[in-house]
Amino acid sequence: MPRSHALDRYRNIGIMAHIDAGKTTTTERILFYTGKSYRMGEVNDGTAVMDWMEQEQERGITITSAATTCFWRDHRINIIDTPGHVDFTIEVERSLRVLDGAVAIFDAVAGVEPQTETVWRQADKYGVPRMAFVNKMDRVGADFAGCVAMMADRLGVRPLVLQLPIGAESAFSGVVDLIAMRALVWKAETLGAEFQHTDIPEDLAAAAADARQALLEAVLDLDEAAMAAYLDRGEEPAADSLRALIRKATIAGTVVPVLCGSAFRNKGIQPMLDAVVDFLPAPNDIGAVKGHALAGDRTEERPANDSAPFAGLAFKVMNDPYVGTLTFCRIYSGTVSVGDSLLNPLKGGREKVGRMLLMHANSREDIERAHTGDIVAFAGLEHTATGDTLCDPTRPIVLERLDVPEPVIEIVVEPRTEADRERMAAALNRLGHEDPSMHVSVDRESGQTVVRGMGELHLDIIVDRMRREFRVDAAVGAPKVAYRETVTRKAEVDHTHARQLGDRAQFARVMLSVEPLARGAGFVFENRSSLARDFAAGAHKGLEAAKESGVVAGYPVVDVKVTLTGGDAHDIDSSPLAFELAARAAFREAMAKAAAVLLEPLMRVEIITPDDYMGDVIGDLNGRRGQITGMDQRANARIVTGLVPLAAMFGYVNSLRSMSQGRAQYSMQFDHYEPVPQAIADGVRAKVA
Ligand SMILES: Nc1nc2c(ncn2[C@@H]2O[C@H](COP(=O)(O)OP(=O)(O)OP(=O)(O)O)[C@@H](O)[C@H]2O)c(=O)[nH]1
Repeated sequence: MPRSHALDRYRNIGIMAHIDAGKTTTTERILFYTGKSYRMGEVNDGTAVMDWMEQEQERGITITSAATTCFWRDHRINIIDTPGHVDFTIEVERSLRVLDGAVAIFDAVAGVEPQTETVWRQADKYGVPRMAFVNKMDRVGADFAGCVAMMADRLGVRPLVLQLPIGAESAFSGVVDLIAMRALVWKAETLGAEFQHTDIPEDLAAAAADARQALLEAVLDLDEAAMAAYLDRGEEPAADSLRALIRKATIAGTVVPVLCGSAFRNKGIQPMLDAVVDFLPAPNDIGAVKGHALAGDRTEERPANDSAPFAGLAFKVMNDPYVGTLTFCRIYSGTVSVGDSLLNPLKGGREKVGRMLLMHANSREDIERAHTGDIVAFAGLEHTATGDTLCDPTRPIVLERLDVPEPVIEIVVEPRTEADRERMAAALNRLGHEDPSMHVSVDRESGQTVVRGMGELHLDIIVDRMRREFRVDAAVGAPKVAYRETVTRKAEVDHTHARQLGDRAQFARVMLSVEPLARGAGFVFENRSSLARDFAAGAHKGLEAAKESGVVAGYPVVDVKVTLTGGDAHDIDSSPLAFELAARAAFREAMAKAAAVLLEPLMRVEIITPDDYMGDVIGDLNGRRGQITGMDQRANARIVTGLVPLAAMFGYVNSLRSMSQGRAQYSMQFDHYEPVPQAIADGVRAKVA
């Protein structure tokens, strides 16, 4: 089966936006105008077709990225939905990892909002070329020019204004296209309403001429030959050449084309799709994908073409009620057919491609073969988790993995019945496969299941899905800070476990040392003893269990190296179990000797406040053990940035609201773990005890 479109006619794009800027509505409209969505879904009545999961529809926020294929001007556009809420960093990261370009949606009234900046910085990290769509031009207070100025100011980008709005607020009726110098006016607001090309309205003629001039200057600035032709002969580049120049600069990341419209009123979507085709990159514009060989640190590359060995990245695993496990994969090189066997190099296993699906917004199509640039869903893969590479078994490559953020908040979940307990274990196992930023552990002492995640909303969604999709009835505790424990100095212990159990004796002696490692190093074990292999393995098992709950307040132990330095065994009374028990006890003893401390997550907080409340905001942050790291002025607002312990940030949204009469806003992201001051640590310990 040949490919339907040449690779340069592919666009793999994401739509990114601050919550409520209109991402879902815009995506819906795109799917309608590209002809794949037969019935228009409205976010407001909860029938949006991109929102697959019930609770997404209820909350009206898009949580999971879904990849959808549609067609425009004989191009194949794959849309990877990208959530805008910081609690779903991992979702944003995994989308950014596999898309080639993005449309950023802004609310014309709110402009650049804090989370837009966060997502913008993440996109910078992945070098994703972007264009902007200033949405909600029909709203009272819509301010296109203000929004463009904010983009330059806050995001530090060079916005390239390609359209001017015609009319504002309820009179918004269309746009002036500054490349073709004509107007596009929508005669109706109904769905599917067509636009007409008209002359530029007289009252906009002067503004359009100025904006066109600014556009020309900005673009010509980027190309010497075109600039020379313009200066020497007064030749303005033809529309097509202008588009080609803009495309080059957009892909290079030097400019961000800006368009406007109102998704809700069905205005501006078709030209935006044109811009996706005209300005955002095709997979072959991005170049070869990089990875490394399975052994050693040799780098490997795969060019973006069908004849290269197959390489793809699984960027989302989800459970579908009809098809079972669906693994979304971006194909970077080569082709894959049903019946092929792929290698998951890190897991070491083979995966058989039994069924391959192409996802449209509300239908799926079984396909036999997929090509470079495609985004497909494999059905029924067994071992592959989010972030894994799949490749040609004869040409292994490991593509760069996603950054998985640290979970900083936790809840205890208690199943109500034995049957719930079983369902819950299955549910958490499956959800864990889908979402690498969720962690589950069982507290050894209390036997309680603890779920850790990125934020309150993240945990809410997990619990919600557990209840709905897996029918688990469970009591859920209040969210708490996910503390950690570590040691502050080296310590050595020599511990003997000797016990009489009935007529059997147990004996094991272990000698071990613990020492601190750098922040983020995790837990490292080394065996330097000459103990028999299964005894050392028993000790290792004991340590792995013991590290799950430290001696300060029972939190997981991190950034510690444990070395098994020696030990003793009896011919008859020793067993792996005896060594397991001995190592557990030895570890606890060593932790205490090594001056164990509690670590807490510090959050990077950014507050945008009118001048008047600046003093209160700073005073309040100080009261929350916050450390101010920066103060800035943007337009007429003040920006305060700081590091604040998560423990002091519960309920902040309400305090900030009352402090600023609802006018200040904030965003917050995990930064790093740091030791808790003694007095606070005593409080945490007292609560746990
Ligand atoms: N007036 C107006 N409202 C809009 C427009 N586009 C979207 N909305 C409304 O804004 C709200 C948020 O829109 P969504 O499309 O859900 O926004 P989103 O960015 O997908 O939001 P999340 O999924 O929560 O991240 C809804 O009530 C929409 O009806 C627009 O162009 N004009």
